[in-house]
Amino acid sequence: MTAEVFYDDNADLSIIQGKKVAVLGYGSQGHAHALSLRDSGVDVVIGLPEGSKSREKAQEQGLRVETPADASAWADVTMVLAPDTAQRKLYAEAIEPNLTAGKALFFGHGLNIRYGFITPPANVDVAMVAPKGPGHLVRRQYVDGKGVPVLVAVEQDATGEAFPLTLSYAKAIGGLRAGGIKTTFKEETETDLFGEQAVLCGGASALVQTGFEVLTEAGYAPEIAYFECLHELKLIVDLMYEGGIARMRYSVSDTAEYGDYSRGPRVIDGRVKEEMKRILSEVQSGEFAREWIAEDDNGRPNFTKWRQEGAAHPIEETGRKLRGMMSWVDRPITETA
Ligand SMILES: NC(=O)C1=CN([C@@H]2O[C@H](COP(=O)(O)OP(=O)(O)OC[C@H]3O[C@@H](n4cnc5c(N)ncnc54)[C@H](OP(=O)(O)O)[C@@H]3O)[C@@H](O)[C@H]2O)C=CC1
Ligand SMILES: CC[C@](O)(C(C)=O)C(=O)O
Ligand SMILES: [Mg+2]
Ligand SMILES: [Mg+2]
Repeated sequence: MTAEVFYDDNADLSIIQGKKVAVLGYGSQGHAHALSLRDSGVDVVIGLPEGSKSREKAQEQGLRVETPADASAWADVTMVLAPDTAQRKLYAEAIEPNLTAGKALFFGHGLNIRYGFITPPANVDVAMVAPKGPGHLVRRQYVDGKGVPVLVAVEQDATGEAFPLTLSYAKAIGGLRAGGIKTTFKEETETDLFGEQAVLCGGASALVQTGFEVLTEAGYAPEIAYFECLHELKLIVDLMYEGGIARMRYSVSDTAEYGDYSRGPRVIDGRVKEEMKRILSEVQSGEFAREWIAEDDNGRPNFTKWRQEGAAHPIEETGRKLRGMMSWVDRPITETA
């Protein structure tokens, strides 16, 4: 089935400009949505718990900060951009008591709705604007006059106006400059979780680290292994981004292209595909979501251990040293793009 794609001309910015919007959370996505909404002429308030370390950042950037409950009580539209693991409690304590009929509850990712951790009342709109990119780049692209594509979905249309409102919000954060694809909470959640686990974050990190390990364990210089397996990957992916895999293959040597066809499928082989299918099944059944919420409820023991191990991988030290010599590479990820 062909996806329906919406661009700036298909959305009316004045709809969201006429609403009071609470953005709960001021991290990667929260700061990007809030600053771009504000720059698009929308009345925005940030909702953060007392003592949150994000409060100072939001205030420094000229935004009004309230508690999540006060921000939700004030708002017509509440966008939930707290961590997925915090949303269940945040909803029960601060949002639900203030979610009166006709208001709208927005999400940047569908996990809590898809797996039933949050069930809003029937008399409110429930919708999603989910950027297909990291929040810091969502803001950077908006500032640069570009945009990161978004997925837009309406789970519940109590007012009959939920979809135009969703498109209007998506336009205000720059998403419709690149395109907004209409989808469902189910499709966004399942494809997003699969993509980040198997390809974008999990698959890519494991591929890079393993390539680096194979070269350094064979005695090659870590600096060469870093350039070969990590730094140059961005340049290769840039070509795919601009013109597809065919454009990348046009630009690399015939030798590289022959190695690509003859060796690539030996690395990403049938076993890898079978494992990807198992990962997708765990996403679809809710097994992954239940495991992750339980890990968080339990104080994140595995997450913390794996984060420490990842940060201690030799590729990180090599990269830090080399990036220090490339002023244009280590562009800091800041809250102002
Ligand atoms: N990261 C990304 O680029 C993407 C994220 N998403 C989705 O966006 C949502 C937000 O993720 P992300 O931006 O990564 O989150 P981050 O971890 O970057 O930021 C979370 C923010 O929420 C605040 N926070 C923590 N607890 C609460 C609470 N109880 N009430 C209100 N605010 C709270 C944090 O404050 P403090 O400083 O105190 O910790 C921080 O400001 C998730 O649903 C995620 O799946 C979707 C697309 C991409
Ligand atoms: C790829 C990871 C992501 O899904 C994203 C930036 O789109 C996330 O959850 O952060
Ligand atoms: Mg994503
Ligand atoms: Mg995600």
